[in-house]
Amino acid sequence: MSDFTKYQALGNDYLVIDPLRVDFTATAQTVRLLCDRHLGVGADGVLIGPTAEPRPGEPVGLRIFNSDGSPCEKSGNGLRMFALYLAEHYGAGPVRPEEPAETSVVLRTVAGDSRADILDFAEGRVRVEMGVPAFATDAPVGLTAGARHLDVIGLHLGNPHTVVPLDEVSADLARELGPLIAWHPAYPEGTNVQFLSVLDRGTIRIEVWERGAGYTLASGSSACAATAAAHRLGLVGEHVVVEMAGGTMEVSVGEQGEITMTGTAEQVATGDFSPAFRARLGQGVPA
Ligand SMILES: N[C@@H](CCC[C@H](N)C(=O)O)C(=O)O
Repeated sequence: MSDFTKYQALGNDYLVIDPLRVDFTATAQTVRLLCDRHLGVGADGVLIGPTAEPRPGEPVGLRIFNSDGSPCEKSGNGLRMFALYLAEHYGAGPVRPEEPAETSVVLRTVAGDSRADILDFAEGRVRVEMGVPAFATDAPVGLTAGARHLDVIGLHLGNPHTVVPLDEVSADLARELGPLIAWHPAYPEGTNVQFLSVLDRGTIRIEVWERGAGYTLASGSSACAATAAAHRLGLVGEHVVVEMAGGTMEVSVGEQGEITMTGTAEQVATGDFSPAFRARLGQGVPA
């Protein structure tokens, strides 16, 4: 059994560490070192799970960390990756990779339960029910970031998001304004930030600045938050393709406002920590 398994979803990458199979204590320090792209393995975050032996029909727990070592409540891409991890490593327990069309599992994070269905195991295509967003206000509110006065929409989808609708968006803009908004005094717990441009009623483009991870090529919960905000503003219909720097994802808004996302994820690598790195992680070297 490897120490870690690395996944990516549209360029948003996470390491899965399985506490049932690997002795690893997650702290802000160990997660930061693991995610460091120069000193560690490198990732936007870490998924620690399953937190208990998976049992058929029961939710499977996981803990999620950002690359800066902070814990986070939810990650849309992370949930898709973790559903694949369970299918690949626990097979016929909670999920059944031999019957991909029927493979499903309920994933439990501190944000609650999310049902994940593996629609196509070979393609890594997974659908996740992300819940109903809670909007902070009915209409956009003004926010000053640097020299810019912006109208933003705040919402919670298990984790916090702030959507900034604009005519055009770019990675440079996200890198410039993202950190100012993510840690703006208006958001004491920080926020993930989506710069949103509506291309037509079925397509949006977003650039993402993640709380705890910075600029990322894609974010599942961000895609859902931006779609929910655009839908609330009446700018898009119920089914939306979300374009991000790392690729596209589909997001749907249900009759009660419930958000469902569908997208791909893939395993990139498995690996073992060297004894020296394990010692630097402070985890001790296995005998
Ligand atoms: N990449 C994620 C979002 C991860 C959580 C976020 N950085 C937070 O602190 O809430 C996704 O795919 O949703």
